[in-house]
Amino acid sequence: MKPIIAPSVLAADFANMQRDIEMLNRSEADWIHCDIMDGNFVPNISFGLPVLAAINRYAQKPLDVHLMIEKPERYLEAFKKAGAFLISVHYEACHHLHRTLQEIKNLNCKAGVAINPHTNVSLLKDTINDIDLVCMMSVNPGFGGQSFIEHTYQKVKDLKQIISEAQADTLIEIDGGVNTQNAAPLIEAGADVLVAGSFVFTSNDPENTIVDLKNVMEVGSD
Ligand SMILES: O=C(CO)[C@H](O)[C@H](O)COP(=O)(O)O
Ligand SMILES: [Co+2]
Repeated sequence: MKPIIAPSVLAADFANMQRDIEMLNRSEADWIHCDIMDGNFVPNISFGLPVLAAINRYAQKPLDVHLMIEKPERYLEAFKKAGAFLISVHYEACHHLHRTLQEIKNLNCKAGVAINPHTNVSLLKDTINDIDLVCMMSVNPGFGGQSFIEHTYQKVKDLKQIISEAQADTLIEIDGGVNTQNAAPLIEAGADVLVAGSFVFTSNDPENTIVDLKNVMEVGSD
């Protein structure tokens, strides 16, 4: 499988969201990563359902929705209705993760589990066959533009081992501080999907930066 790039609109210009989504439609982006923050699970508030629905009106690519909210099970159906193709809930925010994953799948969405940097991948062993994607945080969630945590490489390798031992087809997504320096080694370590927010949107030519990222990701997958 070719590696997937999912630019995060957290770093887009919220006053020009239509323009930025149309740029992503033209670009080589595969998915559009949407960061939902509730000011409770994480110390920041981003945007919620009406904004996601507005993004969905223009987006021609699947919406990869990363819920950084407490008790995400309350809003799964609403996020599906607003356009989510994949919903990731945080391991740390779910009391009944297995049930929540089934609820996401029953909505015909792909089911993702996001894990904070402090969460050991071994905790996913008992649910790995029910998880379509693990969103591995390579920064502490809540803000864009932070530095990549180097320990992530080892976590990717450990998770890859768990996935292959379980003969699961779970994808590994890396979220936070991704750039053209770490993209190839992340793919080499076993990542399938890379999220990139500020690296794309603060560059002079975001569309071309997505091409640059895709090129180095393909080198990593050789
Ligand atoms: O989930 C997130 C933050 O909690 C974002 O997806 C992530 O930080 C991407 O932004 P950047 O590439 O700027 O680090
Ligand atoms: Co995210």
